[in-house]
Amino acid sequence: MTDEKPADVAARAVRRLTSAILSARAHGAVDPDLAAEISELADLLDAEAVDAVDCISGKVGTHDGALERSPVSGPKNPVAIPLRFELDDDGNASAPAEFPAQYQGPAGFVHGGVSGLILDVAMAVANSGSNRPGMTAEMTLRYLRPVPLHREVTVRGRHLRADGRKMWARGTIEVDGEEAVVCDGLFISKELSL
Ligand SMILES: CCCCCCCCCCCC(=O)SCCNC(=O)CCNC(=O)[C@H](O)C(C)(C)COP(=O)(O)OP(=O)(O)OC[C@H]1O[C@@H](n2cnc3c(N)ncnc32)[C@H](O)[C@@H]1OP(=O)(O)O
Repeated sequence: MTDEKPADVAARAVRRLTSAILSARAHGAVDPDLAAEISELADLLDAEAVDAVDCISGKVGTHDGALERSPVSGPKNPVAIPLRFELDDDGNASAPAEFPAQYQGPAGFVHGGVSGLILDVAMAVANSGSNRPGMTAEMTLRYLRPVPLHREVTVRGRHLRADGRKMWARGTIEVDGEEAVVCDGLFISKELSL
């Protein structure tokens, strides 16, 4: 028996579906009956969905619930890998990551925008781990080498310093221990009302 929640199980299945639809063997060609079956399942779930605005405004669930729906680390979000960040004693965040086909940019490699998305969250997690949560104001990305799909890489986030409401952080994606993408971010602390 697993204690995995049904929504997490469903999200994981949708991730696999997405990857399978895009897989080289399928070449994008899906059996029409199967496609109809998948659409029917989507209709069924859609009929059960609560109002989308309530969902994102936090009326449904909690802030923790919002993290569970994160497009990077949310187990309930089929778009997420999902990454599981760990914090060390200094508040540095790290997570292993293996990107499947749906994150492809250049053939065989991760899309640069996806790397930016991942690093934004890695830095945000590190800022939060240092008790300095904030909103992203600016990000500068340097792409040093391509990040391969289907291979384990390491994502890191580090809070660097703070000055008043401003915080600086750095995020990296490492391939075989070498920096492939480096992101410098400026974050601004802000009270958010949902
Ligand atoms: C385990 C837990 C995990 C937790 C994990 C959580 C993960 C999810 C989080 C992911 C992160 C995101 O995606 S966040 C979403 C993406 N970001 C956003 O939507 C932000 C949208 N922008 C804004 O809301 C706003 O522009 C802010 C908050 C950035 C700043 O507006 P403000 O609050 O009015 O502040 P303002 O007075 O203008 O500026 C304050 C100071 O910052 C400076 N400043 C402001 N913006 C900039 C800028 N772009 N570049 C340089 N400097 C800037 C100003 O010059 C000023 O400096 P001085 O004059 O004082 O020197």
